Amino acid sequence: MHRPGVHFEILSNPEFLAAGTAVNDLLYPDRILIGSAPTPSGKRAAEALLEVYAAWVPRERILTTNVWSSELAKLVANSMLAQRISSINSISAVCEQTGADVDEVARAIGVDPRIGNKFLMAGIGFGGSCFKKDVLNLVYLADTMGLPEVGEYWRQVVKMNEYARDRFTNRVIKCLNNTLVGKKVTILGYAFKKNTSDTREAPALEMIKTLLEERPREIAVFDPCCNPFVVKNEIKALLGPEITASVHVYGNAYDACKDSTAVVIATEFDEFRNQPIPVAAPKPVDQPEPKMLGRKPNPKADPRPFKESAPTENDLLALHKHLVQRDGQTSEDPLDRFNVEPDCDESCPDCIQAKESKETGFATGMGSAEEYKPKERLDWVRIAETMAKPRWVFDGRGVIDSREMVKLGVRVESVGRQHRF
Ligand SMILES: NC(=O)c1ccc[n+]([C@@H]2O[C@H](COP(=O)([O-])OP(=O)(O)OC[C@H]3O[C@@H](n4cnc5c(N)ncnc54)[C@H](O)[C@@H]3O)[C@@H](O)[C@H]2O)c1
Ligand SMILES: O=c1ccn([C@@H]2O[C@H](COP(=O)(O)OP(=O)(O)O[C@H]3O[C@H](CO)[C@@H](O)[C@H](O)[C@H]3O)[C@@H](O)[C@H]2O)c(=O)[nH]1
Repeated sequence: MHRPGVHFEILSNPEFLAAGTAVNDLLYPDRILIGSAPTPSGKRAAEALLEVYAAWVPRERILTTNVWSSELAKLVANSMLAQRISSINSISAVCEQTGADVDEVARAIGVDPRIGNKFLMAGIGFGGSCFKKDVLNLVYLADTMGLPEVGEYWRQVVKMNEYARDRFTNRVIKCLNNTLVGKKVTILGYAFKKNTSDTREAPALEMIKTLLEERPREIAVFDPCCNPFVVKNEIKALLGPEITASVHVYGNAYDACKDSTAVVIATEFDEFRNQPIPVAAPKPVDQPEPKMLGRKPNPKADPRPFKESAPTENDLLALHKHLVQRDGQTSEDPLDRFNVEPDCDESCPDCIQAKESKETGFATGMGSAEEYKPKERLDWVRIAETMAKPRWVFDGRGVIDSREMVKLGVRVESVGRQHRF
């Protein structure tokens, strides 16, 4: 629409949600960032957007900055997180040479509050649609603004990420006597992180590509969240139909691992862990319920009594979060805001998969329409029994207790670790 003379402002309002926790991150953000021009009308525009967020976000969590600060903060937040992962992954290589254990190193440095303990899990590197893109965006900015040393510093974060993944893939090949000919190798986990079906920039794809160059009998893939049809089509589209003829995507882990010489864990799904599910410690009897921290609800705490005489929407959401943990409380929409989704058409891959799952009895977890529900852990005894000798598990995500696996006659290779637990 042409509206000559209408004044408008451009705001920057980057989103910090992560895949798999999007709704929670939206409802309870750590911060909201609004960048505007430093002019009176720019500030008025920022204030108008701030009012929208103030409906559910405490004001002290809404930061206003200039536009460049806001845009750059998004790139820097992702780049710093990615850099931590690359840093700990570089250290995992040193650990393997020296006999240090990367988890022990991470724990020891993470207790220093200046460093913190998050994003220090060593493995085959970060995937996802954001980290690589945003680091390279920062590199581009630095390079084009005449700051090549800055660009090179951040470029190294991406290089180290690729090194971590390729180093581990080459280890698989080396351990299998430098040849995969005639062997079946299973990839457990195809999504870029657990509890999502998002496969963008997932390290698994590049690993599969490298493994295929060694002409294995079969590459088997299983992911508890991804639809096998979608994964198969994606691999075919990205790597080409001929080279991927030996790739098979399964709807259950046991078929995927049967007759495999090597199982490679590429995503940190809890389902792949070989330790019992931790039992929650019983609540001490005479201790009061912990109070909520700010307005970010702690689902363990009952938010009642509410501060105001009438509960706010945030109070209701917090109460809902608390109550859904109990049996019989299954409402997904405590504020009655969601619209019913229209039915899918017949070609919907998730509906086809759901129908097949019912027929075969094998559920692969969620289709995109269903909320993710944690499932049982894999029965590694059953898997080990059906693997081909020598049985190998390559733990690219630090989810396996190698001591337990050795009892099953399985050799374990992990990233920078002696024993995981
Ligand atoms: N995925 C994340 O974790 C994440 C985190 C923070 C911010 N974001 C931002 O949120 C937005 C969505 O992220 P996503 O991961 O869902 O991306 P996505 O690529 O999965 O989805 C984007 C959707 O927008 C549609 N689209 C693109 N251009 C369009 C246009 N001109 N008109 C109408 N539709 C259009 C695409 O078809 C697609 O369905 C992006 O701007 C992204 O940068 C995503
Ligand atoms: O210690 C760790 C933590 C994560 N990862 C990997 O890092 C990747 C990214 O994980 P995560 O950051 O949880 O997922 P994203 O959904 O990509 O979220 C990031 O990217 C979003 C899009 O920009 C931002 O909004 C989020 O704040 C930011 O965390 C995944 O492959 C993880 O397996 C590790 O290898 N080690």
